[in-house]
Amino acid sequence: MAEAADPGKVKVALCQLHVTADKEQNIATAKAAIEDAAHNGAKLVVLPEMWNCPYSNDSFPSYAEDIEAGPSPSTDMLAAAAAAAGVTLVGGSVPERSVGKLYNTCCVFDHTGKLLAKHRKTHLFDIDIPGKMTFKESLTLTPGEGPTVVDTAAGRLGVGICYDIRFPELAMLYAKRGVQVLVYPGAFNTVTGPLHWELLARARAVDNQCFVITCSPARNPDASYQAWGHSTVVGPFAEVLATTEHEPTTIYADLDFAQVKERRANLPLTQQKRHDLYELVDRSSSSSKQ
Ligand SMILES: O=C([O-])CC(=O)C(=O)O
Repeated sequence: MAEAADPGKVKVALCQLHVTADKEQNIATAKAAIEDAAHNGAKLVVLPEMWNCPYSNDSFPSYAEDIEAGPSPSTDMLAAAAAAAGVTLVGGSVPERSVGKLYNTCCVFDHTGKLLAKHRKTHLFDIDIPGKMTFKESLTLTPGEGPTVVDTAAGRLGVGICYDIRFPELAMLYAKRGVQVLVYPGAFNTVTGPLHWELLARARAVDNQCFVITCSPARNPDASYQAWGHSTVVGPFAEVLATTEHEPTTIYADLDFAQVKERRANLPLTQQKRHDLYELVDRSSSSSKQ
């Protein structure tokens, strides 16, 4: 893959949305947040995981949309909002129905509203911490089949969804393909979030010397799943550039892409790897548009 273009400086907005059981209201909330972010000068806008429905296996099937065949009110709104606002939009994720299966899917749009890529959550969130947090996405969802690298006006993005951030190999594979920004719409929870959320974002940043963006829904006290919130932007030296607590808000950061080059030059880890001792094997085909 050719080297990624340098987009200079890009203002990013992370919309930590209040998600309810009312899909229409969620769509209206997201639309308003995108407009607001663009109004405040953002050129890259990121939404959270499962922003159009409650995070629960009971909800995924009934809120799911067929993104390709339609009707898809959620992603149609995203395309229109990206075009109206003139922004690159990483549209968080929504439950996607496709050929009888359900996926947790993130759509990326350009500033004209064109769908550039679709990432389906590759590692499903199946965990069991007895008495604290048990969730099994695989009861309803199917994992995606590949990584997603997408060239946008706001840099080369590598997309993961939430639990995907726990797998360093995926991020390494993205870095190997020249990704400048790892973007993870996510919804950690009040059990795993406090210790792991920022740690994982900073770890992926320090390993791969790139920006890492994690965007969560706000915590809704009425929801069965209590999202951690704390949407965060991390720079290529693992520094936190912007973060927040768990209330609905939009946070902003200026991504200076020269920093990615600079940090990779300061610490030339890629050239210093001991390929005689170990190797990352990429078994996926090139960037996927599933
Ligand atoms: O929701 C997810 O996919 C991931 C999550 O909360 C965790 O890993 O703790």
